[in-house]
Amino acid sequence: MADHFSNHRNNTGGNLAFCIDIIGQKIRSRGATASLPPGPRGLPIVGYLPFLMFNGKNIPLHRQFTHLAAQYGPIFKIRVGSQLQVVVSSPSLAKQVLRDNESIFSSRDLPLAIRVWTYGGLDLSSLPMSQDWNSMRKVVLREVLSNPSLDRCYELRRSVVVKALRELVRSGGKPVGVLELANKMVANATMAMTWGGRDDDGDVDNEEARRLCEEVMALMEKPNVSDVFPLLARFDLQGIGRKVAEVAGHFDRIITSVIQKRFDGKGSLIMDDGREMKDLLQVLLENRERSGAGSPLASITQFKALLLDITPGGTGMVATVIEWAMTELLRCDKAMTKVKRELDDVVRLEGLVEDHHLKKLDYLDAVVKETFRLHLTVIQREAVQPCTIGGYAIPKKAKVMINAWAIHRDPRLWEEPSEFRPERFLDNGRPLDFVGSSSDFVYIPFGSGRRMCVGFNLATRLLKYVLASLLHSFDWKLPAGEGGSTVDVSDEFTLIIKKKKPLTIVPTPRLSCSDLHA
Ligand code: HEM
Repeated sequence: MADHFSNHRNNTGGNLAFCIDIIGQKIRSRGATASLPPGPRGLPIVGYLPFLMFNGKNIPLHRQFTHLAAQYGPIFKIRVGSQLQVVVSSPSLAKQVLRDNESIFSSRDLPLAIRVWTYGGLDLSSLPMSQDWNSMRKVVLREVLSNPSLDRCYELRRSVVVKALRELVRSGGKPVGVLELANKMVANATMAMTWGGRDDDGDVDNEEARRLCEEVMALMEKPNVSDVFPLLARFDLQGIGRKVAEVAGHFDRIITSVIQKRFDGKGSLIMDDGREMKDLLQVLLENRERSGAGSPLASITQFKALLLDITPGGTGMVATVIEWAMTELLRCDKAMTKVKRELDDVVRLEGLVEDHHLKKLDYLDAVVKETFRLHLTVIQREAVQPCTIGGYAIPKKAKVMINAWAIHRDPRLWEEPSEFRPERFLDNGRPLDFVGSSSDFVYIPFGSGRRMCVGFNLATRLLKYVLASLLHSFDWKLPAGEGGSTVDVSDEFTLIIKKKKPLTIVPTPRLSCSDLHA
């Protein structure tokens, strides 16, 4: 079976299109002054906004961008309110943005809701590239979210996941909303790892913290007029900034009290079976203490902003991908059978999935990668100075969007791109990892370069652990009357690409081990 990579290289039509694209870029770059990329005309003041919002067919943004790219080419511009947006949809242009000019596209446009939530844009994702950003990123990558650190807090996430599995057993085969379940498992596991809190006996009211995170995510997903007309931001016409500030105030009280308890020596490390487990907060605090006053984390507000990158961070994204993976597996019997057979071989029916099994689950890994390929989103950067991309001028402050969704479904790059075929990640002489540059920017689920996602390690480990646990512990069926091919796959664009209609399925326990029936 041809893999996507050799397909990418052998596809003559695709290569021809790329050559034409590159020759075009070269010719344009010889011109004296580069012009702005082509693009549809909009209306005065509002630009192209009404066409994006009220197109009569409710087409989500990533799909509209893909249609526009078919018309105007792999780089086009649109004006949305007072903002110039440039959308790129080819690996070579993604490389120019994410790698060749990474110091120019090193910033992100900050929507009002995110600015308010992150103490004015102090978290890693919002900060411009700077010495402080660099030091914090290193701490997060090398210490907080490194593999050894995630190993040390395994028991914390395990206890949450096992508890949720037991609750599902007790629920006696009632239909379950997968996104809701995954959100709860992922958010509780992330909070447990971050500050050791547990639903029942922890230092923190995790239920309340989770509710607040969901509330703020819902506010962030709302289109906000302040973001397309920054001059209007101070009036906060829809009241989104005010509502986020309220939720942020409650959440701030929770994390301030967690941190204060640690400073006071209370609520410290979790001891279990005589073993010491370090949660991620403890790792951060130890680093802060070691680095002293010179550390960017010396400021308590900065410290709290960094915590927000982890909890809630990308937890919503992880849960959404779990829902997509379940959806695809229910639509594809062959893949479902294969993934379950692998789980039976590696984990065996006597026990639950454990962290150490994950490395041996190659097919599950391919299922996750294929789900990322099909259902991921748009990567957003901002130009901090003018530059040229693909031979076109990109002005300072232009918002550049890389339509990863379109690249991941480009028929010139992927064989039968709309098909869910995890095998494409296995039949490959050179398996793709999650780092965009190693795939020539054909596959970029976590972005690339110095601003690539710092949470990819946590995200992939947690995602695989929760998904494998759900698949191994239960058989999942659609409610009576629904067949696999009828599962709805329509999507919508919010901050991420979500399933439009939530997936509801019925679990039947398949393991008899005591862990599940305790
Ligand atoms: C399925 C899960 C996830 C996906 C698909 C994802 C994807 C991404 C993408 C595409 C970017 C932008 C990269 C770029 O601009 O090149 C990003 C940035 C980021 N992600 Fe994730 N992410 C996920 C989970 C997480 C988690 C769990 C965390 C936290 C623990 C996290 C923390 C961050 C941070 C802090 C940044 C900004 C990094 C910087 O600018 O230096 N993400 N993520």
